[in-house]
Amino acid sequence: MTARRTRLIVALDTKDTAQAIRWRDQTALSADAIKLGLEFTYARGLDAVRQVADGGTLFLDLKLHDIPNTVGSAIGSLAALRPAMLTIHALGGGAMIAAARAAIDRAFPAGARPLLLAVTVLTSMDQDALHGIGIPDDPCAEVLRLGALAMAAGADGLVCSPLEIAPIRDRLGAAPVLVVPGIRPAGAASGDQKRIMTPAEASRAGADWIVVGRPITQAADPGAAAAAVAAELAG
Ligand SMILES: O=c1ccn([C@@H]2O[C@H](COP(=O)(O)O)[C@@H](O)[C@H]2O)c(=O)[nH]1
Repeated sequence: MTARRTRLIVALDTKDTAQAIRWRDQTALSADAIKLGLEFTYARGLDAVRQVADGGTLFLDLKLHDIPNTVGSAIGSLAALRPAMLTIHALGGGAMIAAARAAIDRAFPAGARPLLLAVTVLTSMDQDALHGIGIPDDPCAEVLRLGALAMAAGADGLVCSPLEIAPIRDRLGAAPVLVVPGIRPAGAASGDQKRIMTPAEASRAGADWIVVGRPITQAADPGAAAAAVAAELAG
């Protein structure tokens, strides 16, 4: 059996195209992919996303969540960017996820289809936050419930916190591609993230990809910070 290698996605969360390109270049030797999300895309638009991605591996994290027809049509509008991964919210439900699956299969050529990733429970949410929106389960139970629903509706993988990796593998096996934010190297500030682990812990737990933003981009030397995370994953 070949060991799974955990790969690093660097989240380029900024409104500034030049800054995003600088971080992309500073971390290029260590990162396997870049992530562009709501902050950058709303500020700069899809042409700038294409410019920053520059043909590299792009995780386009727009977390689509709307009625099935709208989500399917929106995915069609993203096809020209050729992302490697796209996100939707699992809370949109089975019909929305199935519409996203169908749109990917329709709008992207075979061999160039992005992974459809369902965001389960945001890594910034703890049990109190879930209770606050009327969900009685603890985060892990809710991730498992939404994860099973999303995979049954056609998702390729899940976005979850590192704490849920092992329970997902137990329940859903090796098939879901697990993309894992909520990563904090030892000593790094957690900020708004609630369900966290270090890169090495997430890798040992079985993450396929980890997503790291501020611990790299806000470091004095983003290139060195990315190299340190990559070294943890390799070690
Ligand atoms: O549940 C989720 C889903 C997505 N994210 C995104 O990952 C990065 C994490 O950035 P840090 O600076 O390392 O906290 C960010 O772009 C989020 O939008 C997430 O954190 N949790």
